Amino acid sequence: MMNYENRPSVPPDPPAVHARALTVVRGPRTVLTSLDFDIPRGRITGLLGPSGCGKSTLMRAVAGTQAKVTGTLDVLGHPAGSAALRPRIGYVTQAPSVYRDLTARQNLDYFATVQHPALFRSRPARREVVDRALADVGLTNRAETLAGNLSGGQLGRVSLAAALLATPDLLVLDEPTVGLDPVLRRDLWDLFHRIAAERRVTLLVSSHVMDEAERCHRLLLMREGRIIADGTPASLRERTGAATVEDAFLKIVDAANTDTADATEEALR
Ligand SMILES: Nc1ncnc2c1ncn2[C@@H]1O[C@H](COP(=O)(O)OP(=O)(O)OP(=O)(O)O)[C@@H](O)[C@H]1O
Repeated sequence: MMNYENRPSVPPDPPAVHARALTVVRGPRTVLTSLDFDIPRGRITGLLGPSGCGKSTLMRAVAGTQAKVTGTLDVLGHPAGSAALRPRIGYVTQAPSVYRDLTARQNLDYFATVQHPALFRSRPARREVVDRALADVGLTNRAETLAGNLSGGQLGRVSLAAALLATPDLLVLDEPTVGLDPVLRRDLWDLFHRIAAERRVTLLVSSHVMDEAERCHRLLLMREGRIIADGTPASLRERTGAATVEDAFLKIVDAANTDTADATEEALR
């Protein structure tokens, strides 16, 4: 019989993202304050918190587009922003970057040509990858529509399709489901799970909608530029005795406020 106890231990994969004392200053403000976290590979990590808490800033730092970042921030084994990371990260911002005078297909054909010239040199190779990306995001029947005539949610999905062209190792998606109806939201989350499971892609997905938390493998809960909790949805619910992640978040916020009030009272004594 196989003795699993004596199998040589396999070292765990290094995290996709490793941050220590990560701090970001924007204008006169420190918007991320000394964050410590790891993002595991091949999993979906949700970045949740209220509007303005710093989710986009954290994603920009991971994608390497944020200035004034201090502390340690390693992405796929390289310092964030390294040139070597460029082809390995798909980053989709909240503002879709799509040419409105081109069709959805022409946009993707263009991005495949300019962003991955070595990968998709031949027209048939581009056609295949563009067809797959359009199908991934449920836009096959809108392929020949001018982007200017697509809805906001459809434009966002063209941007997402562009990020999926070259099968990145890390996908950073800033609020990808904003403005989508429940069916499309569910379909996109199914796609994220397929990408993580079948293509071994790591996903970092932000949302301020707490019901999306349950769809993530792990969560980073943020508030006012700090990470206030880090764990699986189940572990956060168990730890706080809450029925939902939203209630867990509220309990953690209340506990943090009480701690701060206690510390302030203590200091004033
Ligand atoms: N260019 C800037 N200069 C100074 N402060 C900024 C700048 N851009 C953003 N901020 C501030 O940084 C903080 C974090 O912003 P960020 O966009 O990262 O939050 P967020 O959690 O992504 O919000 P939302 O969910 O609304 O997109 C906010 O308080 C915002 O006002």
